[in-house]
Amino acid sequence: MEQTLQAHIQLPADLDVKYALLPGDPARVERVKLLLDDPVDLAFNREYKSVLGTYQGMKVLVISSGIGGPSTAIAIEELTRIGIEGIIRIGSCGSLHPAVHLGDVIIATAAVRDDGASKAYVDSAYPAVADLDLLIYLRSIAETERIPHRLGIVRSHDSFYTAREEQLTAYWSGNGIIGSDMETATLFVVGALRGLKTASLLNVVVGPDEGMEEGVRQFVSGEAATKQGEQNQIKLALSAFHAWHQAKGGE
Ligand SMILES: O=P(O)(O)O[C@H]1O[C@H](CO)[C@@H](O)[C@H]1O
Ligand SMILES: O=c1cc[nH]c(=O)[nH]1
Repeated sequence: MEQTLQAHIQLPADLDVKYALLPGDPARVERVKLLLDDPVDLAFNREYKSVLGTYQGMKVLVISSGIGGPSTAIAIEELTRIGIEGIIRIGSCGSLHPAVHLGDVIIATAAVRDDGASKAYVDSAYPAVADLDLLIYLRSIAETERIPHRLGIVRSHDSFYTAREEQLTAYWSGNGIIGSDMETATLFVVGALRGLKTASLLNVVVGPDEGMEEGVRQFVSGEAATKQGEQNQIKLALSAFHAWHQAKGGE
């Protein structure tokens, strides 16, 4: 009998895969693909491009979320329905901290919920936090592999071009927030509500004293430090999933 596909991600429920990497950009899926064994293209519907492969014998799915909370929440819901148990976002972000530089990987411990999607699910008093087991694996691997990184709280936002962006960045930076992206808060909240383990690794593509627009433009054109940061975040995410997989006895 033909398998019913999830409405948006267009994937069936019999892939038998538990771990998903979630970049925002569909183009990043292609770059993850180069690091996997036996990659197979699955689907590309709207912003959701997916590839299935293996990493050190462990099956892993890569699927893009598109930009922002709503499309991310849809991806999380449909991934849960096909049996995914852990999601690590491999995103890009801006630095809000003077010592967090281009190409550093932020390991988000929690996120300020300035997104709209997570509020559609649950009261804002509910925290947006990463899974502790994944955080422990990620920190240990980043240290061992000497990947430039920093753990801390990020802010997820819904706007990019309002007149208040600089003011908002200064406010949150002044309150100890180290980076900003657009999906981490949604991932942490919706993932927790659905019983998933989630983490978010953010490659810094906008430096602490740089404008958002210019940083993102440089990243897209292949700036060297941010290219390396992307490789680092992908390898870190794959290694953390592998460590978790091994801890479960390879099941
Ligand atoms: O590079 P990705 O993963 O899309 O992440 C960041 O880039 C986009 C904005 O340029 C937003 O999605 C933001 O969170
Ligand atoms: O502040 C920033 C910079 C890059 N990307 C984002 O989503 N936010």
